[in-house]
Amino acid sequence: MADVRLKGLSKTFNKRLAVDDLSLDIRHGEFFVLLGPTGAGKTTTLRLIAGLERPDKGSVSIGGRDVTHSEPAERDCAFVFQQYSLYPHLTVYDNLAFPLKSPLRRLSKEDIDVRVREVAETVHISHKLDSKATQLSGGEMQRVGIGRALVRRPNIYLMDEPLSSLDARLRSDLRLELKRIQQDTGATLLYVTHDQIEAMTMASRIGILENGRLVQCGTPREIYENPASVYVATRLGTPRINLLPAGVIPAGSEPTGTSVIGVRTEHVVLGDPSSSASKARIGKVERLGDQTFLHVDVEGHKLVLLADPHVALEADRAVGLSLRAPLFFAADGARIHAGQEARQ
Ligand SMILES: Nc1ncnc2c1ncn2[C@@H]1O[C@H](COP(=O)(O)OP(=O)(O)OP(=O)(O)O)[C@@H](O)[C@H]1O
Repeated sequence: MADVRLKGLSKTFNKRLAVDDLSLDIRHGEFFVLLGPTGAGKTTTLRLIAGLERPDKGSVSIGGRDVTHSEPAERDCAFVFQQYSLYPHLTVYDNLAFPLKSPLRRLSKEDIDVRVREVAETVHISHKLDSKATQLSGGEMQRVGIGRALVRRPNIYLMDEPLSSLDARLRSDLRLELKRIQQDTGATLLYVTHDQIEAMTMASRIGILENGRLVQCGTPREIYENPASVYVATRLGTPRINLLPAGVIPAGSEPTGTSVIGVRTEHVVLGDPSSSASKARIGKVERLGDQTFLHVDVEGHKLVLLADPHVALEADRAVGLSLRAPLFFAADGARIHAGQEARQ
């Protein structure tokens, strides 16, 4: 396993910067998630690391070796794609064994057998080793796809939204499995997604991409609690952070230059209308089964908050609303910390 170092990496397609001066260190044994919306440059970053694209500027090092101009095979990265790319006519066993059969590897049949069975165990597919790939469910196919990457023990695993084509239940099962596999094997893993739950649940660290630029890097908790901008704050959290113009609800000591206040559920205290900072009205109570969203109208603005499903809240009720340590942002979207002023 190896660490990965990207320095000033840029890539342009048709005069559009897909990756813009990206520098990043991924540590040995880390589960690093690149999170960003569609077109942010996630796949291009992975392809630059794998050697499937050449950068216009910058460098890529893997395990301390500059591989910017090396061929993909010399970089020894295993790629797992969104769509499982199995050989349909082969059995699960042969699909797993395939990457080990290269003459360059010079592995004996016995060694291959041990390795295939070990990996099959890791991805919980041992019971299907003799089935043809076409006889598997989507989740099983993706597990074989992941197994096929694991079997090689490469320098680094690159995963491009490998769970996005699966249904919700399978996605959540495989999220846990991937995290377990990564922890058990100590693999260095770079995973790209636009799914904040995948990022929050699996990442050791998250990097947030905006138009090809890496705008913040940190643990899931750091990114959630301490976003550097409105853009980053809106990437994580369900329901999404509420953004209110400054002054709508008294927020205590607003730093000079505050233009927008970011309000998540944990920043709100609902109480008696007479003893709260603002008067509000409950709009819709949206029950989603495992979560209840509370829509609250305050001074002509709507907030969506997470509610305790056990508390009886009915629509159209008047409530009081106060803020507790919300997030402050300047007009350009940059975060302003309490006690600090906006950059001019
Ligand atoms: N081969 C290419 N030729 C031209 N433009 C490309 C090519 N590959 C990517 N792009 C452009 O580069 C930008 C970044 O694309 P990229 O696929 O890296 O984004 P992404 O974050 O992975 O998005 P998604 O989540 O939709 O896969 C986009 O504007 C895309 O259209």
